[in-house]
Amino acid sequence: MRVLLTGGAGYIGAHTAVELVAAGHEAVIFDDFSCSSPVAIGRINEITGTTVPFREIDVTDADAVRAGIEETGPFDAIIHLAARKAIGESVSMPLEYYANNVGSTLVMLGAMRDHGIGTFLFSGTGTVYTHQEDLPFVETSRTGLDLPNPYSKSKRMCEEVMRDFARTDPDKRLIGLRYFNPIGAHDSGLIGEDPQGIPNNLMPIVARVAAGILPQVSVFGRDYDTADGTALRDYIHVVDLAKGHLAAIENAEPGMAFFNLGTGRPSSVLELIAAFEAASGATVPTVDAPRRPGDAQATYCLPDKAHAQLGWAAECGIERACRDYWRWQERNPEGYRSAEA
Ligand SMILES: NC(=O)c1ccc[n+]([C@@H]2O[C@H](COP(=O)([O-])OP(=O)(O)OC[C@H]3O[C@@H](n4cnc5c(N)ncnc54)[C@H](O)[C@@H]3O)[C@@H](O)[C@H]2O)c1
Ligand SMILES: O=c1ccn([C@@H]2O[C@H](COP(=O)(O)OP(=O)(O)O[C@H]3O[C@H](CO)[C@H](O)[C@H](O)[C@H]3O)[C@@H](O)[C@H]2O)c(=O)[nH]1
Repeated sequence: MRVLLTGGAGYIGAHTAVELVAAGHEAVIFDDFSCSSPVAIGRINEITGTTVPFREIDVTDADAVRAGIEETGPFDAIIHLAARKAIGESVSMPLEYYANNVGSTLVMLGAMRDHGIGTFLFSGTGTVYTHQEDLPFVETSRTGLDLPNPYSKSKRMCEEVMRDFARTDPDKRLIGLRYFNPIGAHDSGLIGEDPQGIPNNLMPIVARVAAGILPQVSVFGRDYDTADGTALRDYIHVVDLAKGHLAAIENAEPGMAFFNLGTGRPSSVLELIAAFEAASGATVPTVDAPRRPGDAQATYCLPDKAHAQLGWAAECGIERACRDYWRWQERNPEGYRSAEA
């Protein structure tokens, strides 16, 4: 398939580009590098041994997207990953988050319609599930807009837009993936997560503590109702996640469908830290801290629908993901900036 990949220079996008090419698909990347580095494109090419075409395009700009597709198309599928994803920032900049995340999705769905593209895949999040009693989350678990931040709400809104759009053309394939917590990196150590500014997510913080860049990990909440008192998440290797995108565009049926992409095996904050210590051989000091506002006690899914309908299942555990993340961290202590310098 010829695939238009927005946000292809980002963490999940770069791994998806590599897997697309490895599977014999053709990828073209549209990215404005607002949250990523052009170095990622060179690294994708180095891994794949090809030149993946890219255009520096803001995908909220419908005219630029149209011109880019006329130049690089036609396409069989759009994988729309471009978005801003910093939860804290979304609270202080809600208008920018809705404009970028919802606006870009409207533009890319319009491009799907106007250019006769048959398949559209959207990257959503497992944080759209609203009721802890529904754990493990399945695709029919309760969702809503009663979510603690504009980022998650923007993702939920896009799902509803897609649902309405799907009704206008039953032949089109619209796929909403709901990711759980991506970690890990490509085993080459060439591409990985490159947070802009100070990281907020657990994995990049743990890796920086292991590398001696940060002094300690604050464990947000030791009083949860879990075996060790810390919160549970479904950590999925980013390469498994990337492969889920391929399975989805290759196998989804016409119409609108949502799929959880997770492992179904939750790990606690302390378990993830212990796995990272084992993988890196480094000590990761921790300090107890209060619960982080808006955090759920547990978020994990049952990924059976993706297995049954897409033939996909996660293969890696957190041990492998920690090893791969550590390799990326060691080789790129300042992310892609290590190569830019
Ligand atoms: N990483 C996670 O924990 C996670 C979890 C669930 C969902 N997601 C979603 O997955 C997608 C990819 O996430 P990621 O972790 O790779 O993030 P990322 O920040 O590494 O990548 C996002 C990419 O999109 C690009 N981008 C943003 N706005 C753009 C615009 N208007 N035009 C063109 N390019 C633009 C950025 O430059 C960047 O390259 C996002 O939609 C994100 O919301 C991520
Ligand atoms: O310094 C830290 C950072 C995080 N945590 C804890 O580690 C767990 C994971 O936190 P992350 O910030 O890494 O991830 P979240 O589960 O909060 O959210 C992430 O995963 C979601 C998917 O389920 C969304 O996609 C969201 O965008 C993404 O940030 C949470 O219990 C959190 O409280 C700590 O204890 N200390």
